[in-house]
Amino acid sequence: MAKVLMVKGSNHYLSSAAILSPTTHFRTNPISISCSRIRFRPTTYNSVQFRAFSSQDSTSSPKDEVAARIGFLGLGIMGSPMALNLIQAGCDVTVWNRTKSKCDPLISLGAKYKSSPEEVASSCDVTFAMLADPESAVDVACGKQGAANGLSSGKGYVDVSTVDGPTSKLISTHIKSTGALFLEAPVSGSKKPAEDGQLIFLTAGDKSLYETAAPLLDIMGKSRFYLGDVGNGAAMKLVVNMIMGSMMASFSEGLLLSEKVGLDPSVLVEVISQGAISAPMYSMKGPSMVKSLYPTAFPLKHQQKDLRLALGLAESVSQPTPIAAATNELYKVAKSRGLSDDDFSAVIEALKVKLDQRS
Ligand SMILES: NC(=O)C1=CN([C@@H]2O[C@H](COP(=O)(O)OP(=O)(O)OC[C@H]3O[C@@H](n4cnc5c(N)ncnc54)[C@H](OP(=O)(O)O)[C@@H]3O)[C@@H](O)[C@H]2O)C=CC1
Ligand SMILES: O=CC(=O)O
Repeated sequence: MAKVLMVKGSNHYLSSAAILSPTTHFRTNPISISCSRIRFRPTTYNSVQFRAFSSQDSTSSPKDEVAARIGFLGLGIMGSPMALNLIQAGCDVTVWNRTKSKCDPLISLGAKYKSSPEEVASSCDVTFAMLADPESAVDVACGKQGAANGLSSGKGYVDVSTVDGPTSKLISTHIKSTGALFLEAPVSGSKKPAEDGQLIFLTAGDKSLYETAAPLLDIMGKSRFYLGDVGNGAAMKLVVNMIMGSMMASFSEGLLLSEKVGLDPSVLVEVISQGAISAPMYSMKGPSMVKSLYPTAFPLKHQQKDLRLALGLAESVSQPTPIAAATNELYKVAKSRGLSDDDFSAVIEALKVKLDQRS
């Protein structure tokens, strides 16, 4: 079915024709439902104990309403602005982070604080988790004082971390054994899209939780895909980031080669921006890469983690991915040179021949 949609651009709304699959949803305005108006009310529909709706929803019955309580676990580069957007939209947000000091700015803006994932989950209707990697995602969801201990029927857990499918399925099984619902929802889009509420959610799992959480996803993002069974969201995210990591490595080679043959790499960035291989990533990162500056938006260690997980995914279905394999080695070299916490564009440093390596 072809539909003309209003798709949100980075600074303005673009009118765009799109083929709308039944599982793809674009946000139709910046905050289509104000969070202060989101309520959860008991319902027996599909064993979900609550559903989100706007006070403008004609079917709402105020006497049954209770304010939605949203938990947020993991306040790093991505989690902090995502939680901030929920707070600024008027949501009742409770936060937790391993390093407590990262909670303080959000607490000063009205967030509540609990001292463990378990306490957050037990005091909230829907809890989001944005954690570094598979190990931390499992620990926060399933470990001692993990969120699962505070979950029960009627609650939901939405993991927006980038992990692999088997990890997501493990977390899902654990969460669902409590009676709660589970949605994996990794995001495409980096620090700035997180700040601007422009993320793309790649979701899979309990459809009723997807529908319940949709108004919240729409506050943090510009579009959302529902991809079916748990594991599909993780797989989509890993494929996207596998491509992104290789693109960045190839771009790095081009910048250095252009310079070696006497061209101005800044001009290369400009030439690329006008042609068919143009990508926002090159225009955004190129100018700072030329100056050997790598302000962190997407940490290099996370890009290498995603390549490693994507290679595991490819291995599981015997799909050759030689370019991703070579790219992964390059990011490993960059990590070994102490660049883990720099932006992933610092992978270019792994291609620079150091003076002491010349014969
Ligand atoms: N940055 C980006 O551009 C994007 C990142 N992602 C993905 O989102 C996730 C988060 O990324 P980002 O915010 O950049 O990462 P950060 O490294 O900034 O934040 C990681 C978060 O995980 C927490 N954490 C790490 N280890 C543990 C642990 N063992 N137990 C409990 N908490 C832990 C950190 O806590 P503490 O503060 O205590 O260290 C922090 O809250 C990753 O999976 C990443 O791949 C997805 C899209 C874009
Ligand atoms: O995972 C990183 C991103 O930019 O997306």
